[in-house]
Amino acid sequence: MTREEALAYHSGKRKGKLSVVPTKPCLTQRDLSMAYTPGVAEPCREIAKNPELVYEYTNKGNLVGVISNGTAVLGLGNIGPLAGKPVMEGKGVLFKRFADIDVFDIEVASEDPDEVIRFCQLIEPTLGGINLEDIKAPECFYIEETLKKTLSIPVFHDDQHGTAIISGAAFLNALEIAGKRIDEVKVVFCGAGAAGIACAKLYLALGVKKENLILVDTKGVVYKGRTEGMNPYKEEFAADTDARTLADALRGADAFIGVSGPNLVTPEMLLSMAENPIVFAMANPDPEIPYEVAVATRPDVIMATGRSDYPNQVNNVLGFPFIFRGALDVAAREINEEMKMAAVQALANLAKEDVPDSVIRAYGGKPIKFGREYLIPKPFDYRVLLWEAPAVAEAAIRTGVARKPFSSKEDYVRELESRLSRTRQVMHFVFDRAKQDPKRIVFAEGEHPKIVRAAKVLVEEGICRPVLLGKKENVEQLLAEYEVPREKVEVVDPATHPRFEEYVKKFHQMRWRRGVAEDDARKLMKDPVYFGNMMVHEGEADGLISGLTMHYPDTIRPALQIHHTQPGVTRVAGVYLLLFEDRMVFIADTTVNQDPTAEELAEIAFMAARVARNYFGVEPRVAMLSYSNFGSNTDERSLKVRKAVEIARQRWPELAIDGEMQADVAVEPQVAREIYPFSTIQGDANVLVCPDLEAANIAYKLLWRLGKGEAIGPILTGVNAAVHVLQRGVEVGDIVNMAAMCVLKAQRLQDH
Ligand SMILES: NC(=O)C1=CN([C@@H]2O[C@H](COP(=O)(O)OP(=O)(O)OC[C@H]3O[C@@H](n4cnc5c(N)ncnc54)[C@H](OP(=O)(O)O)[C@@H]3O)[C@@H](O)[C@H]2O)C=CC1
Ligand SMILES: CC(=O)C(=O)O
Ligand SMILES: [Mg+2]
Repeated sequence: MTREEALAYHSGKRKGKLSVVPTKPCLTQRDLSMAYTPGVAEPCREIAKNPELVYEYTNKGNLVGVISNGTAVLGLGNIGPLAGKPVMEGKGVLFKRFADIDVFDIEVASEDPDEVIRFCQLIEPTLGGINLEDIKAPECFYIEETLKKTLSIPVFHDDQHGTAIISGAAFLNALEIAGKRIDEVKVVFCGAGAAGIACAKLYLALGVKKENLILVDTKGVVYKGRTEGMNPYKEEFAADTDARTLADALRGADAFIGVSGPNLVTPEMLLSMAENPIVFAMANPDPEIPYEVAVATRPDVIMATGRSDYPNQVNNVLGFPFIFRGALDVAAREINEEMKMAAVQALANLAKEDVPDSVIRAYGGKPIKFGREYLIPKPFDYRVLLWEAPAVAEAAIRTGVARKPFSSKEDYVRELESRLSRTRQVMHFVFDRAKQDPKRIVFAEGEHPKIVRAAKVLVEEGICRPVLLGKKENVEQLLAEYEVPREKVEVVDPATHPRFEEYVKKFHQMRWRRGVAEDDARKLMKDPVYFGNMMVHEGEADGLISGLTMHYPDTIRPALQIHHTQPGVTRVAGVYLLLFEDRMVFIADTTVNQDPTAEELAEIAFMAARVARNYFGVEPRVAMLSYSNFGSNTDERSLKVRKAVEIARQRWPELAIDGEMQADVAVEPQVAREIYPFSTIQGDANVLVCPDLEAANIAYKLLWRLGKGEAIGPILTGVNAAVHVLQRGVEVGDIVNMAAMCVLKAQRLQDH
């Protein structure tokens, strides 16, 4: 990134990084009278009667003020409120991006702590919380302490506690990697300001001994008896030591915690530290020692910086969005020590969990595993929200500061998930039903790490009992590597399976009139997809998942040869579910039938409707799409679709279906109401059946990419067994989703 690029990023047509977006429609006269006068008077009257209702009728509960006077902006020093504004806007971006919290960045033109306090007190009605930012020490301590005492919304000085929490979590993990005990290590803090003092306090609470802790500032070591540049906050940590300089303090030290300024640690100082030295050089944007210099000087260093372009970004971005999310969601009156400690533990523990593919991809695709280069979760790891916010909220409830405690942590995590992804919200419906009666699902590609990682999630969630096909030693090795609970997974090697020959014979008998000799059958049965399908056929497993490393047709073919299609249908088809902010639609057939006949199209409509109802609990309303509306064209292609509607109505009279119709008539109520009032579908279609594969494929891809939808699928329907096919190369999460759907089908084959 160059200076020019950074400046261009902040400028552009729309200046800066934030904007205000209305959350209610304001298009019509009626909208206007609701958004503004006279309608707006109603919530005003309600809040006047009951102030708590401000959380119901305004955005207060999700609005944080990022407030700064610009006296300690990053490591740039006192550059003033105006120059600090890009940082405050940046914090707003992160609040929104990571935790869906809205922010007003508020820069205050005063260095007088009492004025800043008074200002915050006066704007309390606007805000759900206050994030103090980049206010220098020692004034920041007085400001925060006073506001905490006088306001009834959470107040949190990010540079103090955010930094302390994140570095505390990374410190616990670094000690584990260094093999050192917290009550024995010598820790040097460089910087005795907002971040330094707060880190020192938290490290003591974590178990560092006060006598093993030394603070250094611009005047050198903060020692007992020093008078120059002191304040009561530093005094508390004044050390009984002969060390006077940073170099003195670092000699033999186990850890360096830098929250001061650029380039203060020399290679010589680093060389004088104990073995496996922990170096958190967190000054921004330039650390106390450059990353490259540190790792070149000490190969055994356990190194972190505050920046995103090196391993181990120890930065308060991992804290403030999630801590406020948890605090706001339970309407916490404050953010107390227990809540901070809960955040430390959540982050430290999460770093030891398997990292999802989406996170690995966001960070360049290299494997990420707990160790020297991965002490702490990555900011783009969506799980940080799901771990940290609930931990904080739970601690708020436990300590009695939550005004709106949740009744179930599980439900709260779900609510958070739906903020992150509509797919997760929808899939929970599927997961819940799968868990009620988990089935044995065989995975043809059991030697693939993604399958093993999916198996881990599946057993931990109780969705199914995975049966992994593959060479025993290969699968066992992966199971051990990913720490999958071994007793909950079966491993089957087709080559040594006692029923292998029996399967060969049975398959031979199924296919001998299709030219399959016994030897051919034996060869095919060595293919785990054929073998897995036979296991399902023979009741040794309830369902099958395959396709991660194969072409789609190669995985469907064995399933059809062994299980055929379901009674009443002659085809299989693929259905995609597309999720938008306020709507979901199923599109078919996106994967199998190139140019279906009217009969086939009717079957596709029926099967897609069944997917909607039986997997996702959506009452299907089917639109049969074309480029004409109800006979406006009479060519072969329009007629085919119209005939399909007639067939479907005859065969499945209970199905809400109409057509042929154009896509806008299917999804836009106004068009249908005005021109086609007779139609069963009044712009409320949720199952869209396209006339052929080309149309379906183009439609779903355009909707997905341009409509900013999320996609689940393709969901295979029509096979007379619980068999589901993965798209090549999909992620662990997609495998888990498909396996859950497979369980549902195995539970009630006839319904899916
Ligand atoms: N990675 C992260 O998440 C975060 C990083 N930081 C970084 O920490 C640094 C300090 O921020 P903050 O605590 O808010 O600021 P403050 O102004 O409150 O404190 C700065 C401290 O650093 C000391 N200091 C400055 N220069 C030197 C030096 N050359 N040698 C020794 N000590 C020095 C100051 O000493 P004195 O007391 O003598 O003036 C003071 O104690 C910044 O670089 C900031 O970017 C801060 C928050 C989060
Ligand atoms: C990260 C941050 O808040 C700082 O450097 O000040
Ligand atoms: Mg800051």
